Amino acid sequence: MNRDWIATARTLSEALPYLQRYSGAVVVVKFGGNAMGDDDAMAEFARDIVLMRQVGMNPVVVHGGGPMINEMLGKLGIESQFVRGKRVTDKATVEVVEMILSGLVNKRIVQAINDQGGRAVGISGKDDDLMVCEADDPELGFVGRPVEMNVQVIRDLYSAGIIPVIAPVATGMADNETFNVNGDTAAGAIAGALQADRLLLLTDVAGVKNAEGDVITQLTPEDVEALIADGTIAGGMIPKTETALKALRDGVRAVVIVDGRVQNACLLELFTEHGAGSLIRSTAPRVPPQAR
Ligand SMILES: Nc1ncnc2c1ncn2[C@@H]1O[C@H](COP(=O)(O)OP(=O)(O)O)[C@@H](O)[C@H]1O
Ligand SMILES: CC(=O)N[C@@H](CCC(=O)OP(=O)(O)O)C(=O)O
Repeated sequence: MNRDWIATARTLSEALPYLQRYSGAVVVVKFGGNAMGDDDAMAEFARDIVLMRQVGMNPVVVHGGGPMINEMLGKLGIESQFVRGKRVTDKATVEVVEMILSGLVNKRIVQAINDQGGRAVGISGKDDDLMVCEADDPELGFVGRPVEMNVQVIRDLYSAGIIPVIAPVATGMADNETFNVNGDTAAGAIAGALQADRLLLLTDVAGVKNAEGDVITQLTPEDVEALIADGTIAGGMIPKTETALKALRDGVRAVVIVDGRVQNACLLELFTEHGAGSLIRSTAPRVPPQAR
C-alpha cells in the first residue's frame, strides 16, 4: 500500500473531532494584502475556504489590500503615509482605496473562490449599511472606526450557502461619506458583531514575535498589552493585535494571527493540533478538542 495514501487517510481520520467541533461555526478570516501572493497562493487560500464551507463551517472573508493601494497611489503620484499602522487618508486617497479594495482586490478573491467551486459574493462595508463609521482620529483623515454594525446581511449570505467576501470600506453617519477602514479593524468588528467562534488574521509573518524575534505561539491579552507598551509590537502588528483584544472583549472565542505563507494555513490551524501562528485568548492552552 502506498505510504502517502495511508498518511492521507490518517490525516482525514485525525481531523474528525475538529470537523465535529467546527460544524456550523462562524469563522472570520482576514486575508491581508501581504498574504495574498501570486495566483497559485490565491487559489490555495480559496480552496481552503471552499473546503471549510464544504465541511459545514460558515467562513466569512474580510480582506485587506494595502500593497495594491500603494501601487495605484504610486502610479497616480499620490503620496501616502502611515501612523500607528493606519494610512493617513485624504479625499483623493479614499477614492483610490475604494476603487482598489471594492473593485480589483474584492473581485479577485471572489473569482478565486468561485473557481474552486464555492459560491462567493463580494460586498463592502457599505452594502446594507454593514459597517457604519466615525472618523477614527482627525490626524488620519477619512479613516473609519466602526460604530454601528448591521451583520444580518452576512448571516443571510452564509445561511444561503454563500461565502461573503468583504472589502473594508465603510459608510459614515453623514450623507455621502466614505471611510477607509484598516482590514484588521474591519475583520475584528465583523467577528465581534457575529460573535464568531474564531477570527483568523492571515499575514506574512510567522506570528507575533518577542524582542528576540522568536514567535510566541500563545498569548493572553495582558501579554499583548505589555508587548505594545514596550514597543516590541510595532507597525502593522499594532492594529492587528489591538483588533484581537477588542474582538475577544466583544465575545469572539479566540483570535489567531496566522502565517498566510504556510501552505494550507487555515486548515492547519483549524483541523490539526498544530497551529500556524500566535493564538490569543484569555486563558486555556491549545489542546485537542476532545480534551476541552
Ligand atoms: N512583534 C512583532 N511581531 C511580528 N510582526 C511585527 C511585530 N512588530 C511589527 N511587526 C510588523 O507587522 C507586520 C504585519 O502587519 P501588516 O504589514 O499590516 O500585515 P498585513 O498586510 O498582512 O495586514 C509584519 O510584517 C512586521 O513587519
Ligand atoms: C486605514 C487603513 O490603513 N486602511 C488600509 C486598508 C487596507 C488594509 O488594511 O490592507 P492590509 O490588510 O493588506 O494591510 C490601507 O489603506 O492600507
